[in-house]
Amino acid sequence: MVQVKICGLMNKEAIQTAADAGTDFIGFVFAKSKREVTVEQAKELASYVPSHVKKVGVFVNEERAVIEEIVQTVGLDYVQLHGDETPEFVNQLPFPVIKAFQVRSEKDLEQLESYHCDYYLLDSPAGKYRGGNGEAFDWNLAKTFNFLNKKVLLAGGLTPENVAQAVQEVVPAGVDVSSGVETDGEKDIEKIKQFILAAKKGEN
Ligand SMILES: O=C(O)c1ccccc1N[C@@H]1O[C@H](COP(=O)(O)O)[C@@H](O)[C@H]1O
Repeated sequence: MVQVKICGLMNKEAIQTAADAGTDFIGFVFAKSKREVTVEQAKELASYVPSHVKKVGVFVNEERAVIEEIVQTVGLDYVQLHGDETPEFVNQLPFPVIKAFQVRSEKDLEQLESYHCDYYLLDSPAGKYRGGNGEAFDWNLAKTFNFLNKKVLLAGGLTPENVAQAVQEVVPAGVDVSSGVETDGEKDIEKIKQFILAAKKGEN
């Protein structure tokens, strides 16, 4: 079954809703974003995450020492790197990694070969911030690329309405959402439930 990551969670209710609805990953953003949390906030939020749900920290071009400190302090299971991190940087990290790639053309997908990570996250090109902009990219690029044995997380502009189609067309290992489960800039409990249900069932 497709895995689901709900990103940019900032309160207990949204975390518990996502966990109860069956999310596999919960993301905390430690980068410039309207969803950015402090290490102290993330530490408290992490205490509401059940042990079977993986905690992911999202970073953009952060120093290794800072990432390591936050992984330890918050108890993160994965780091999601959403910036210009090089293969040399990523391949030497001592914990599970989700590397994000901005997809404009087939050429952008060729660089995946140089990275050794647990998940390869395909996202739309950056808008105001390096992620979480609610914009989709052309899924045909992901459909036609040969990912071999790579585990792909599809992201960018996913919503409760389009996630089932995305799962059917791209057949990713998982899907990741931030903006698409919000209303007026805040996480929406009903949208979180609908998104997880639609992704897991593969229908709207
Ligand atoms: O969610 C954020 O605010 C964020 C900020 C900086 C980098 C990544 C971020 N989130 C990731 O962005 C993509 C797409 O999000 P959206 O659904 O299109 O809003 C997703 O992988 C989030 O994990």
